[in-house]
Amino acid sequence: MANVSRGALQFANSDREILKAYLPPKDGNDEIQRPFTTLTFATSLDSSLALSPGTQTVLSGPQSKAMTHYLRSRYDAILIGVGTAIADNPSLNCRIEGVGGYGGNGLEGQPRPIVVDPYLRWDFSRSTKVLSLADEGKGRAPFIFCAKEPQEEKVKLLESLGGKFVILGISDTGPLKGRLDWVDILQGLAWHGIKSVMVEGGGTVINDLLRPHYASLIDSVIVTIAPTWLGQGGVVVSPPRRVSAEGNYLAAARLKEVKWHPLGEDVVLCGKL
Ligand SMILES: NC(=O)C1=CN([C@@H]2O[C@H](COP(=O)(O)OP(=O)(O)OC[C@H]3O[C@@H](n4cnc5c(N)ncnc54)[C@H](O)[C@@H]3O)[C@@H](O)[C@H]2O)C=CC1
Ligand SMILES: Nc1nc(O)c(N)c(N[C@@H]2O[C@H](COP(=O)(O)O)[C@@H](O)[C@H]2O)n1
Repeated sequence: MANVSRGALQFANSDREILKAYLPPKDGNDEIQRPFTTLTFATSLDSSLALSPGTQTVLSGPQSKAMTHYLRSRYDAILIGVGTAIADNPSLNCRIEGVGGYGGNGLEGQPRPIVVDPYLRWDFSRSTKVLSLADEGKGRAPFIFCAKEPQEEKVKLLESLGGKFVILGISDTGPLKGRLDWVDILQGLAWHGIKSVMVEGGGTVINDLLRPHYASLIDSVIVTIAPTWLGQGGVVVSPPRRVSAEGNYLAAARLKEVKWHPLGEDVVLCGKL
């Protein structure tokens, strides 16, 4: 095939069409309180994201992987928890043919990686994948959302590549004790000019955001389901169930406006909360 950059992925126009209703508007409003937010991850038939918390597990086949990269080109930012940053050493860039670094101009189409790391557990260096890709002009350097003052040397490294630390207040009482509130995280993203964010994981982050308390923050959900059971002990997507006023158990969450779309051996499920 002519004019295709080495290693770049392709995602068919016909498959793009099915996702349209679940993606951020192309001409978003500048005056936003929070970004358009999509939860998107790959899961097994037993709702596992990975074989164990510290393990990266390939679930998506080639076509759904290309879909994830197409999604990455449609969002301003891609967010993960620090557990994923440590376990996966991910690239968090977009490798679709035609985006910046893969045949396109500058960094056009490359999302901003966001890592939620309140206590600065992620010990990154210039050779950490996401930073080295930023260095090579194949992705953006991350913004790290934290709750404590970072080391000067880490600030310098991150800022030299175009990234930054964003310090937010942490709750010291109530159900959010020791955690960052997602309302603050999303407002912080909007404040830093991010109008759309795709949240990839991991389990802790997705289970948190699927709680009814945060449903109004989520605009869409796009899940790749792979035809495999990972078995017990994995990182499972299973938010806490609800209890009615009468004390009966209720489903934690259910999608509406649902579409199922087969992609290779996987199926992609799109919906709204
Ligand atoms: N199949 C898939 O699509 C994906 C799979 N994964 C897998 O998930 C696993 C990692 O998942 P987890 O261990 O659950 O880690 P995680 O990536 O969800 O990160 C959890 C950590 O992030 C921080 N955090 C998240 N939300 C916070 C909040 N509101 N306030 C304060 N801190 C917060 C905390 O330090 C917490 O311990 C890895 O094995 C990875 O490979 C991750 C992303 C996508
Ligand atoms: N879509 C999807 N399918 C899988 O099978 C996965 N394991 C993941 N994981 C997520 O993608 C990140 C890795 O991205 P790079 O290829 O390194 O850019 C990983 O950290 C998870 O967030 N996703």
